[in-house]
Amino acid sequence: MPSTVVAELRDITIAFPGVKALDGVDLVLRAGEIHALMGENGAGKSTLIKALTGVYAIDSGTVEVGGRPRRFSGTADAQAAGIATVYQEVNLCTNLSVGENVMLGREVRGRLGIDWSATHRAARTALELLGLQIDTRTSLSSHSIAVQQLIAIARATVLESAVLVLDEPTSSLDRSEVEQLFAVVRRMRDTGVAVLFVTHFLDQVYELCDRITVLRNGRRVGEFPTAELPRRELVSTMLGRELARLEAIEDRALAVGAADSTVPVLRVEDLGRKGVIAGASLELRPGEIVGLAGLLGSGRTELARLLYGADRPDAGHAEVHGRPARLSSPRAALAHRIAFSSEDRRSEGIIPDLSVRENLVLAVQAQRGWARPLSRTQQDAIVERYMTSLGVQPPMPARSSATCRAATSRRCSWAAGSPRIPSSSSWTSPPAASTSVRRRRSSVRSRTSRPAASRCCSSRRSSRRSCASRSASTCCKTGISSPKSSTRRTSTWMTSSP
Ligand SMILES: Nc1ncnc2c1ncn2[C@@H]1O[C@H](COP(=O)(O)OP(=O)(O)OP(=O)(O)O)[C@@H](O)[C@H]1O
Repeated sequence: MPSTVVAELRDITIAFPGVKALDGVDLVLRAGEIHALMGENGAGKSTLIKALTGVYAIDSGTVEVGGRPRRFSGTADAQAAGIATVYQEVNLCTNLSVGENVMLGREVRGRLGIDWSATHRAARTALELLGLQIDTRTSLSSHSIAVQQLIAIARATVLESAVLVLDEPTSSLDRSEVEQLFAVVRRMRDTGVAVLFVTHFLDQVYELCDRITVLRNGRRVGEFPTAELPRRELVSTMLGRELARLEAIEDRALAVGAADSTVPVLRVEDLGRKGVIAGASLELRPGEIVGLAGLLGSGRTELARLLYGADRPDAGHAEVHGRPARLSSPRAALAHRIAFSSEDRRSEGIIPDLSVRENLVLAVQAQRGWARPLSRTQQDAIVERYMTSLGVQPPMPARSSATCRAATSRRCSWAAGSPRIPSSSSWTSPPAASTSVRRRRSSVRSRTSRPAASRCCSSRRSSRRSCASRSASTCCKTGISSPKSSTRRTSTWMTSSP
């Protein structure tokens, strides 16, 4: 028997300046089903979720929930219509207790106001129905992200939501936490809720979901029962490439992997660092992608940092192309053409007060040293190569070679191999740099020293007051966060990135 349609989006179109994020997309969510939304980066998944949850107004198309046409004016509107959302970063109140969060807006009222005992009892019941034994009087912040997500789902049951949207909920969970989340989601499904699950993990789709909608370049490619869409076909549908071509790529990779006679590009044996990671060994052959798997805290990041010399190994040895190599610093690793993309890319992978262009040429300039500045033509060639490989237009005007050269002074030199990747806090207190960088920084500072909110509202006194009074809130015009700590970074991006 076909399940009841709970929510239906038809012919949804949403455009941003210069890009049609969604172009006539359909999505149907049914009661008692877990529905996966799949697609490559930029396919339009987040935009579609935001259309469903009232974050974005749609340009055209229709949204029906419970058989009634809806035009959401905001997230509260969508929530009132029965749509609950659980994000990767939990959006509950960390300063309140578990019970208060579960029951927020649905507190049990007595003759003298809120009956807290009854409220906590109701919260406990909601949690227990999902198999969760949690003391409802403990603070939400005392629980892990995984538990907080489960609490957010319990809240959805209290709100009697008909649709539960899970947006990349498992990205920061370990395996046992994922199992616990899935058990709770299955219980929700069994009570008749329609679940929309967005993830990049194919295994999880095949483990949990009944149906899959695939998006590509803002369009719906199709809707498939999971059991009828083999994994390889799902990948080719997402990528828009023929299965045969993908298989040829896979065969080539397998052939390379099978050629055991190939000398590994990188081989480490018993590589370790006292108190951080015990000896780990691995081999990486040409053309291979090797995954490091393990639970949170098992040492994956630590091993990656040792391979790049970001932390100095104190045991084991390494070989590059069969020759002994000392990976004692990023400089040494880069000399062996080993690069590192950090887990925390925002604080370790880029330098936010430099432009996109400067960030791109930085490592090359730093390797050459300050005495051999890159010419504008060389910078252009580097930028074009990177941007083309990323499929992005190179938008940045050239900086003077002096700026680039100065940028590679102490503060940035780790990118090309100073002994340590600095902690994120060290970004905020730049050491002395050459005159051109100092001059530029002071101009950036003078443009950004006021909080973003007060800057944007400077022409309207009343708005300025209201913005400034909402510490840690969002500026009414620009949408920029106003707390002082974040202002400079955000604004610097705006002023220095063309
Ligand atoms: N606020 C925005 N302003 C301008 N363009 C946007 C905005 N949000 C999304 N886009 C663009 O719309 C397209 C779809 O983006 P969307 O974030 O929905 O994709 P996605 O499938 O969720 O990708 P990911 O898996 O990386 O989150 C992309 O080209 C993106 O650059």
